[in-house]
Amino acid sequence: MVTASPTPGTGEVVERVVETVLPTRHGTFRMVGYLGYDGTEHVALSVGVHDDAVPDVPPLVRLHSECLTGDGLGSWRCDCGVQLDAALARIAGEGLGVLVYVRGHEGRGIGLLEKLKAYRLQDAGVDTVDANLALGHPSDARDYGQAAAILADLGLPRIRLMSSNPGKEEALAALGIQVVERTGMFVPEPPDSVFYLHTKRARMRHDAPPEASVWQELLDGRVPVSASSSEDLQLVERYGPLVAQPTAVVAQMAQSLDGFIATRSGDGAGLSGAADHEHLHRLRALVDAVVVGAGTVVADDPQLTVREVSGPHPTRVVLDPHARVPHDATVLVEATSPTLWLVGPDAQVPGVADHVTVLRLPTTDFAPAEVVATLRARGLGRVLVEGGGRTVSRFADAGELDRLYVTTVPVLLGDGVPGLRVQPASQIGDAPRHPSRRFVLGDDVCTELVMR
Ligand SMILES: Nc1nc2c(ncn2[C@@H]2O[C@H](COP(=O)(O)OP(=O)(O)OP(=O)(O)O)[C@@H](O)[C@H]2O)c(=O)[nH]1
Ligand SMILES: [Zn+2]
Repeated sequence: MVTASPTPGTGEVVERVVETVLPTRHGTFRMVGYLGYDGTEHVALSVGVHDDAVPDVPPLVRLHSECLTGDGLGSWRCDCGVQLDAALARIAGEGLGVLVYVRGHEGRGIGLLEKLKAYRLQDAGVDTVDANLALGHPSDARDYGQAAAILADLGLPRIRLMSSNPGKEEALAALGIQVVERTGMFVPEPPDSVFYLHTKRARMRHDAPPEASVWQELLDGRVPVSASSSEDLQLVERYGPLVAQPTAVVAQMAQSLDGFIATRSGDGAGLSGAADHEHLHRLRALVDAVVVGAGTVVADDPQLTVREVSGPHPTRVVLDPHARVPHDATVLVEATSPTLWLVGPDAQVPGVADHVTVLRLPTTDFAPAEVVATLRARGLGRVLVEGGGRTVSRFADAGELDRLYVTTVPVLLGDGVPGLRVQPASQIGDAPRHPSRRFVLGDDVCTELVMR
């Protein structure tokens, strides 16, 4: 049970002494200085917290325990400094919150020099809990009374706490502060802190970071070294090679067994099945830009966003030498993600929405290499060419594709909008044989060709 003793004679646990502002690299904070009944000095850095108004939503709060070595000296024995930075950045980003820098908490309340003695024991292999105990201290000697009194003084009886330590939440609740939500403070772990963080989780009830899902790791640009389920293994095998290529041009086409992407009337919706759809959305999520020809926008009015899986939307790129896509096309009016509208030198372009950038190319050829170079110059390294048949075929013929995924759907259309139509080979032996793999996607089969 945490207790707080009031200042003799005043009944106050802390006294508000001074108020100023603190400009930082994260933004400018209101800074209030407090004096505890025992002479301890604290500061509260806040954004969006005013004496005369109670915030509508409980603010983000970080009670940051003083750590000279981590916060001030850049120590890698603990994650305090990284957490301090992350908390200030998050508060500034939300525009509503407080970081109480709690003095007197150094070394989990045992003081700086005692913490250094604990470090010395840890150098010899003792863990952080046993080191405290060996020195005659509790594993955690912190008192939250003054921190709770500061929150009460700021008019914040209900808060969202940023902490991985359930003990902090319990201590605040016992002091009358209602924690409506607690979110772990997960930051990149400094290399020398691994054993310390492991001990906090194993022996001090600290939350462990959520295990990154295999898909999230791929989205973050890492190829997981292991996978625990067959679904995860499939994701690693399917998309790992692409993730390992930060600059790559890939294309995806779904076509009937006889090579069409739509019927004569242009009906192509629902050709391939749900698994192929999911595969397409995974590719979109993994690339920086998705490229389509103007014909595809005219025929299908696609959104080109990621909806079937989690992941960021790519930049949408429309190749439109004569600016013929309708001005109310989804990619031009819906600001879900940026759109690059590539047009020729003489194309008439109307005024566009903020999310649309018009890029004028010097000729109407739109050579694939020129398109790729234009995107690279804008930092769009991984590119998916998604349609239609002519656009994908031009990229293939130009030798600009690193990977080509062709999903064949077990249906015969007889005639219609052609899918892939590359330059003809006169002899079988002249047709390049690229390394290939196959994935079964429900009733459909996707063949991946490694083109270069
Ligand atoms: N006694 C002791 N204190 C330590 C050690 N390493 C860090 N500290 C102190 O621990 C305090 C921070 O506590 P942590 O356990 O890292 O985290 P927490 O504040 O409980 O939890 P979070 O809110 O998630 O950060 C700081 O005051 C540090 O000085 C150590 O090995 N021994
Ligand atoms: Zn620390």
